[in-house]
Amino acid sequence: MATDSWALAVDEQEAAAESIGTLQIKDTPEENGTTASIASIANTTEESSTAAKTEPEATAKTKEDDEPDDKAAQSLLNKLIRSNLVNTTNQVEVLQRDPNSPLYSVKSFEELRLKPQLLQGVYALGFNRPSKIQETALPMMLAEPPQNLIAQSQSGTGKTAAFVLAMLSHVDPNGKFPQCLCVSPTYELALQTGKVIEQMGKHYPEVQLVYAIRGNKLQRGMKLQEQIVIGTPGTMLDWCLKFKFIDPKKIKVFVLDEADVMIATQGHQDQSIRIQRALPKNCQMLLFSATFEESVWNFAKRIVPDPNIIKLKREEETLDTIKQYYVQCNSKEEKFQALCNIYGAITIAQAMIFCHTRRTAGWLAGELSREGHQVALLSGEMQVEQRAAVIDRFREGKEKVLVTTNVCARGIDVEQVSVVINFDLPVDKDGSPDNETYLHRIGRTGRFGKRGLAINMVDSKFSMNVLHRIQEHFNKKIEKLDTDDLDEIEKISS
Ligand SMILES: Nc1ncnc2c1ncn2[C@@H]1O[C@H](COP(=O)(O)OP(=O)(O)OP(=O)(O)O)[C@@H](O)[C@H]1O
Repeated sequence: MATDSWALAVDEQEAAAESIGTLQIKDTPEENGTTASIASIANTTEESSTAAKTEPEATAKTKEDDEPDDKAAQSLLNKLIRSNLVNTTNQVEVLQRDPNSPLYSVKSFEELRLKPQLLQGVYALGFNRPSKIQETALPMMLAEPPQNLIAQSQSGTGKTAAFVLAMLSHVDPNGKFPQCLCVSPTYELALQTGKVIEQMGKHYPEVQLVYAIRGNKLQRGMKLQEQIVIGTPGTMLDWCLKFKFIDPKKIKVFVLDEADVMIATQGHQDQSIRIQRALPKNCQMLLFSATFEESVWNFAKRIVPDPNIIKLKREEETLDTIKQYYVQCNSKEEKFQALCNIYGAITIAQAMIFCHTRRTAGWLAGELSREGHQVALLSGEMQVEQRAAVIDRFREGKEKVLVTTNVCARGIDVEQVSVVINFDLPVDKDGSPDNETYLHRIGRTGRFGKRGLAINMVDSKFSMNVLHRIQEHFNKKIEKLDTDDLDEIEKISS
């Protein structure tokens, strides 16, 4: 299967998934086959496997970093490994379409006057109170007349749960036709969101859900009876305009999820805009994104007329509580030896080790396990579900060392890790220091401001230069560590 085009890969997967029929809200969502479907198609989210082999290590990022599928795979991985809300103490920023209308925010789900079946669904999911973004977004989304919304906050802050609740609230259960459309960038992400709809709507069986994904073939001429349709833009567009399974003029709520991932995929942007144009003027338009760069913003403005805008800043990471060291070596073998010396001198509960290429990561993981370490390896060859399983095991402490490339680990927070080792320093495509990745690898947010230890391995003039520039950028001294001196190593752990 082609891995260089996410769009092509999705088309192929969707075509292959003939077995998925109309999925409906059930009491036991696990039994409807969605999980199996995800597992069987996950290997298309891989990084390019050839790039890493040909480029010199620690000079430039490999092509795999730029693959458009990376964002979709990362997003799916985040969803698979997340069991909790990401809490943040930052305030939400709100820009209202009508600044004179009062701004409501709620501190409890009861205040929203949800249908009892939905409140039951919310509590069954274990939600006690709205998350930060939900406090402001939910009253806006549930207001009458409906208000349009563009919302941005990092992954895991409760966006999906918010729009799912809004869709379920706006549905008229007696109307047996599609009333809400939700567009997701990929097949797998659509299935994940579908699961949340199924769970939250568990006590509301009159409302039904159908997946607009290519493997789900419907008979020509049929009209859908399900009130909520979730799917990828291509199939959704066909179902609306080509096959007319859906009458777009009857849609009350249109949700565009993961806009930043969406625009990274060729064709999705245009398809989404074409769906949006077929909807009635008074349809509520909701758009969500984890990031908000210029391109996302331009897209958002085309999809959502007269929007209210909610933004929640990411919790800032800092290096203030981190002790940073570097070790000077001449080769990767020497770096490995230095690592062994560190392990011999101090007790490291759990460590994450970052390598530049998956080849180095594989080699290092092998060497470390030969030394008797319990090592987990996160590698680009793995399916997304396998990666999620590796991270879960590491989080549970089943392995003590996680060796990974940056592509695999981007965006993943393992809070209990106190030692981070940059076996290779992070650099961007041009070989310049990647300060943002450095900060994200070793930094801590204020709330989890535990002390940490970062050890950087330097093996050439080039990497020494990268180290100096990182040091200058953060204006924080990175101390030299002599790994042949046991006493000195012991000191760093105190
Ligand atoms: N009010 C809440 N209380 C407790 N847990 C919640 C609440 N809202 C959502 N969650 C849980 O927090 C996790 C993240 O929520 P959700 O998936 O809605 O976030 P998100 O911002 O959409 O993330 P992503 O962009 O990755 O989809 C999920 O496990 C979800 O069940």
